[in-house]
Amino acid sequence: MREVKIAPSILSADLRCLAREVEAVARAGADWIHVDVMDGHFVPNLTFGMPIVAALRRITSLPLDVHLMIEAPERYLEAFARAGADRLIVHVEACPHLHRVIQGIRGLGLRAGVALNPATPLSVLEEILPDVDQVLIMTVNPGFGGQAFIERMREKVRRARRMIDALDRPIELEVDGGVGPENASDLVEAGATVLVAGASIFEAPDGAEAALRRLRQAVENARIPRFP
Ligand SMILES: O=C(CO)[C@H](O)[C@H](O)COP(=O)(O)O
Ligand SMILES: [Fe+2]
Repeated sequence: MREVKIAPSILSADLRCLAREVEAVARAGADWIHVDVMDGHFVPNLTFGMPIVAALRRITSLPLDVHLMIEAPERYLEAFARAGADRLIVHVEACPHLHRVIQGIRGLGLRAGVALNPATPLSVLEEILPDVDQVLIMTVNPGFGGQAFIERMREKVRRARRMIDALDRPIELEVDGGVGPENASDLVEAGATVLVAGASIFEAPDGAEAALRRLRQAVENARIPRFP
């Protein structure tokens, strides 16, 4: 049975009390913390950098899943590693020398992931899949939290799962954008092993802990094929 991880995205957390927000989701059973780094070039928004990753590192022992929505990410790999990132995800659209970047991340001792925008075909994975630890399928256009899930991405996740299963090594399949209790079971059944959720957790009217437990329940309700 595949193990499914829930990764709350701090993009939607109340930054006035980030430590408390992270503690709440950790208490409710979060597996990873997802950090959205945006540069105002690759995506039309600016968010966090290394200092926030370093601060998170001091307040949690959960793995930090750092999603780099930046141009030329190779400039910052070492700095994010030093700040305490565990997993670094780069966009294929931002990396003409993707293999070199992935090798760079793994050379730093971190897990390396590749992210694909909704309009980027899965065929770009063909030559890089054997070298990555993680594939992130964007299920909204990157740049902002709280957007609506693009329904067609469910089928893309299913196809990505088939590509991964054809290889002989464990690769996480992460979905990011518009994920909540209403679509989590379907996504897990389609083959996702990591669910990123920002607004559905941190903006839930009954609080982040209750929201995370709802999401976990939805994951548990999924009918995951036993093999593989
Ligand atoms: O990468 C992202 C946006 O580019 C975020 O991780 C994603 O949007 C999560 O937020 P939400 O669950 O609110 O959609
Ligand atoms: Fe993200």
